[in-house]
Parts: sequence; structure tokens; C-alpha cells
Amino acid sequence: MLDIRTLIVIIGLIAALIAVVFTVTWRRPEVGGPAGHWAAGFGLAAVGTLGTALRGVAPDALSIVAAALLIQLYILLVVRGLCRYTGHRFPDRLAFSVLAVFTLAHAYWGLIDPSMTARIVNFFIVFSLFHLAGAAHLWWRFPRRMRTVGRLTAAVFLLLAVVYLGHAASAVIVGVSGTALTDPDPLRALAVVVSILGCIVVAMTMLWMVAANWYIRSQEAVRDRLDAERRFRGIFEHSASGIALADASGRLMAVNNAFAELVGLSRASLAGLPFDDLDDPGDASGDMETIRRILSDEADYYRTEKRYRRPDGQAIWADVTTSAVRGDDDLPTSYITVAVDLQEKKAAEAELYRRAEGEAMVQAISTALLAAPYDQIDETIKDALARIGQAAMADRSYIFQWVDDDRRMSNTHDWNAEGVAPQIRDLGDLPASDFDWLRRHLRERSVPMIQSVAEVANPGLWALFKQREIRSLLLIPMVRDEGPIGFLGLDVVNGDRSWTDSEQHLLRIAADTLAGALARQRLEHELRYQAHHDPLTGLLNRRPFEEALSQEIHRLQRYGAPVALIMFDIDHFKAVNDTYGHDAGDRTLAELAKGISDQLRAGDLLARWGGEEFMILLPETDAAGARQVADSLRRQVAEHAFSAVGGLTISLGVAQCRSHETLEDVTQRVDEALYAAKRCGRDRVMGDGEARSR
Ligand SMILES: Nc1nc2c(ncn2[C@@H]2O[C@H](COP(=O)(O)OP(=O)(O)OP(=O)(O)O)[C@@H](O)[C@H]2O)c(=O)[nH]1
Repeated sequence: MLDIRTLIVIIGLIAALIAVVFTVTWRRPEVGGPAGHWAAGFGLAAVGTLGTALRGVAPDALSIVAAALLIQLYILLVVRGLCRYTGHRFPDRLAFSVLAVFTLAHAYWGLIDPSMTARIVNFFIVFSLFHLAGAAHLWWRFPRRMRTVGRLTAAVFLLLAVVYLGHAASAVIVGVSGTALTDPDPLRALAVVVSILGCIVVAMTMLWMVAANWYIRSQEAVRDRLDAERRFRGIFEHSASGIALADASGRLMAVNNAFAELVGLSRASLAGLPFDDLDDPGDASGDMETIRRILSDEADYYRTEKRYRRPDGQAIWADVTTSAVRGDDDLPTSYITVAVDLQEKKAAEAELYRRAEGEAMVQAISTALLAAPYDQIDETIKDALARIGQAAMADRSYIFQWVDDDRRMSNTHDWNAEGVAPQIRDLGDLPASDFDWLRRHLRERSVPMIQSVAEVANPGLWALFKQREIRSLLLIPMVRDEGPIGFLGLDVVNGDRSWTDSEQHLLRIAADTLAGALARQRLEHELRYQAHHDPLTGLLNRRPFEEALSQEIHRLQRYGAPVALIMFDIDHFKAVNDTYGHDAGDRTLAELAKGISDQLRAGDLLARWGGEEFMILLPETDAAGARQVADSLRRQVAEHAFSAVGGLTISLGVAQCRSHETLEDVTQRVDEALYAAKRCGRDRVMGDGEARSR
């Protein structure tokens, strides 16, 4: 059997051990300050209990006083820690003043009035009052949100106060009934009571701490959830990204403003809408299958780039991340989609792509135009216009050039998208004065871009564009060193369109390339003209005439089509020169060429053969027909009064080509006929047969 004092010592030691273990191990950082207070409280409780136990070992009034003091201090600190933790102000000065008074009272009764009854009564009453005050405080003054804990603790305090009062009452009764208080048994009984009470307090406090800890945790969980919800709501409402919550069936439950803005619908109209109704019909994204996998916990999230379709038909690119929203059992119940608007990125990508395509287009057309032979320049320009029109997303691309010494404007080349009516036939010859407004632009090398014809203020222009069903247009000057030669035009008839600076830059390069090709064409045309024409009379010269004659001989040989030649020259032209001067002779030659040329049919070809000799090619004509023509010409010349020299005559030789002969053969025969006409007296026509017979 254990001695009762040994038992008390053991209980006290266990309590002290619990306190030390608690002090060392219980360091939850989130509890912080209160843990320290509680640990200190436990330490004091242990010491108090030990003190009480020692009192049992060595009965002494001082040890009871010390124990009482320590236990009260412990309770005070526990309540104070709790108050600090809950943010409630603890009346430090008042509490410690009361404690000091009670301690002095203990000291007085313990030391000065050693009456045990007085000490015991005093001890229990003070203890009881202290707990009553604590209970009242916890009951009424505890923070509202922890009221349950406060009132639970108050109830414990109240219970303890009642117990202490009971003890005080029993001590009085024992004292009154004359029990010898010096009897070791009542003292031992008292020591046991005190130590047991100490242990009860420790145990209750531990219980209370566990309950408080649980309560705090649950409060923290609620608070965390509320915080998380508040944070989520803040992110949801103010996020620049679109956020949409949808239930397991794919119907939208909530969307934020950014999402509503992204898809072009109001938040109210989006609620309850099937999420996939917003998808662009052109995208078979297979979202629902992936979402099914997320909802059945087979995938965490998925991210993709997809298009939503706005009510106005515009497709909007978005970077979309979809993940599951989990319920209390941690299983996916719905899903959340975060959509980041990619329009700018996609537009930049498209712009880069278009620029690269535009550069490739410009490169290709400049190579093709540079390499194009003279007779294919027009075709190559048309191909280039097709490429330019398609790259610039226009419905029509065309070239206008100033012609006739800038007096007229002509639409010389065009390309029209499928289904777009060509305009070139009506625009081949326009007065340049209609384009004065344009000339101003071109002179300044500015690009007149009309994004929407509806904005055009000039009524004449507006009517012109309207008549041609033009909605937007861009005109780019084509300028050479010598000045503007025309412009490259782009029309849009199926909607409004604007061209970015970089597009305009590329189109300017394309227009310069086209201008270069046109200039080369003009130059070559000029050189060819000069090479093929006689500058004095403007007639073809000998070489191209021979080419034409060869072709006719070929036709004759192949199809038997008759062809005849007339060769003529002015009679005594030397005398004309000598009499009137060389210049007058020149003017006379030009006048004769014009007069003869006016008399000929459209298919006939007049050329200056050399000196004052001319040759006429008469396709589909036999010798008799040629002779008739020659006679008529001779007569008209003879009757004509030349401005510089007056009357003149010409001699003419006629020959019909034979199918087996060469160009040299036939020209020689016609030359012989002319020679015969000269020999026979001039101012006459001679056939080659006649020439030989003479
Ligand atoms: N003004 C001028 N005279 C030219 C031109 N080409 C040739 N002639 C002249 O034409 C004359 C031709 O003289 P001829 O060959 O003797 O012939 P013709 O005087 O006309 O005598 P027939 O032909 O025999 O009637 C020469 O005096 C040339 O100088 C030209 O381009 N301009």
C-alpha cells in the first residue's frame, strides 16, 4: 500500500512532468502567445500541486499560501493568454491588483492568524470568488465569435467555484463542530483535496485546451474557406482573363466580366447556356471529351488554343485552360475554364504571316517582271495584279496610266476576283481632268486610301465609287524619275477594308516594280518603233516589211492565199530636191506617204523601201487587183498638189507573188516592173510580165 503522502508526491510529479512535456513540445506556431501562457500556467499548476503535496509532507501554513498563490496566478495567466489570443483586452492591472490583495490576505491569515479554519475558509472563498469572477468574465465579455468556448470555460469555472465554496462550507462546519484542526488527518485530507483539485484543474485545462484547439482549428478552417472564397471572388471578378464555371453537364454557372466581354455576351445571358454553344462551328475541338476525362478524374487539366464565336460572327482566339473543381469529398463536381484573349497575338502572327507572304509575293512578281520578254510584259503584269490583289485581300486590282501626254487616263491592266465585274472596258479612255484630285495625291506621293466609301465627302467621287460598287479602295502612285506615270488601284466590293502601314509599304514596292516594268515596256516599244519605222514618214521600214512579206509568202505557199506587191517612186525627185531644196523634198515625201496610206485598205501595208522608193503589200490580192490599186494611186498623186512643190507624178511596178518563189525573187520582179515603168516614160503602172516583154 502506498503511503498517502508518497501518492501525493507522485501525483504532483506527474502533473509537473505533463506541464514540462507540454511546455517543450506544444509549439504550434499559429497559437503562438497563448501556448506560452498555457505552458507557463501548467508549470505553475504543477508547482502549486507539488507545493500542496509538500504541505502534506511537511504541514506548513506557508506552503498552503504559496500553493494558493501559484494556482491563482496560473488561472490568471490562462485566462489572460486566451484573451490575448482572441483579441480581447485583458484587465491586467485589475487582475494582478486583486491577486496581490488576495495574496496579502493569504499571507495575513496564513502567517498572522494561523487558525487553520480561517486559512482554509479564506483559501476556498478566495479561490471560489476568483473563479466566479473568471466565469462571469468569460460568460459576458468573451468575443462573440468564440462565445461557445468562452461559455464552456465559464461553466467549468463556475463548477469549480461551487466546489470551492462547498469545501469552504465544509471546513467551517468541521471547524465549528470542534474538530481538532491540528489533527494530522484533516490536514492530510486537506492536502489530498488540494492536490486532487490541482489535478482536476490541470485535467480540465487540458480538456479545455483540446476543445479550444479543435474549436480554433474548425474556426480557422471556416476562416480559411471564407478567405479562399474571398480571394477567389476577387480574382474571379477582377481578373483580366475570362473565367467561366460550368457544371458537370457543361452548362455555364457563372462567368466573370472579362469572359462575357471576350465572347461578346452579357453575364446574364450566359448563365445556364451550354458551354459548347460558344465554340466556333469551324473548330472540331473535342472539348467535351477532354472535360469528361477531367470530371471522371482521368486528367488534371487541359490547355489549348481555340476559337469562340461572337454573336456578330467574329471568331475570337483564346488560350483556354480547363480544370476540375472538387467537392468536399475531393471528387470533381464541376469545372472551371480560364480563357486568355489571344486576338492580339493571333493578329500579330497573322500580320507577320501576311508580311512574309507579301514579301514573297513582291519578290516573285519583281523576278517575273524583270525576266518577262517584251511581248509577254502585259501578261506578266496581269499575273502580278492577280497575286497583288489576292495578297492584299482585294476584289479587284488594276493599273491606270496617263496617256496622250497626260491628257487622258486609261485603265490598261486589271485583275478581278471571281464573281467581280471587270471595269476595264469602260475606263480605257477618260479625261485626265476627272483625276485632278488624284494627281495632287500622286504628286505628293501620298497613298489615297478610302477605307469606307461611305466616308467620302466629294459627291462626284462618291457617285463614281457607288456606281462601281466600290466599298473601300487604295490607290498607290506609280512614279518614275520623270514623275507619276499612273497608279496601282485596289478595290474591295464585298465589305470595308483597311490596309496597314506595312501592307501599304509592300504595295508601294509592288507598284514601283510594276512602274518599272511599264517603263521598260514603253522604252522597248519606243526602240522597236524606231527600229521598224522610218522617222520621216512614220511608215514601216524595209526590215519589218520583209518580215510581213515572208509571212504572206508562207500563207500563200500553205493556203494559196494570193498576195501582190506594188513598188513606186517619185519621178524626177532629184530635180524636186534641186529646185525646192532638201527640206521641201522631205515634206513632200511625208505628204506622199500620208496620202498613199490614207488610200489603202486596213490590211494593206505601206513601207518606205529606201530613198524615195516605197513598197505596198496587198494581202488577198492578185495581179489584176494590185494593178487597179496602183492605177488609182497614180491618178490621185498626179492630181494632187503638194504643199511644198506643187504637182508630181509617180511610177509604179506591180507583181503577184508566185507560190514557189522567194522574197528576193518577188521583190526583184516588182523592182523590174518599176524600172520598166520608168523606162517607158514614168507616171505609169507596169506589171512584171509587161516589164519582161519589153
Ligand atoms: N529630200 C529627200 N530626197 C531624197 C531622199 N531620199 C532620196 N532622195 C533623193 O531622191 C533622188 C533620187 O534621184 P534619182 O535616183 O536620180 O531618181 P529621180 O531623180 O527621181 O529620177 P527617176 O527616178 O529616174 O525619175 C536623189 O536626189 C536623192 O537625193 C530623202 O529622204 N529626202
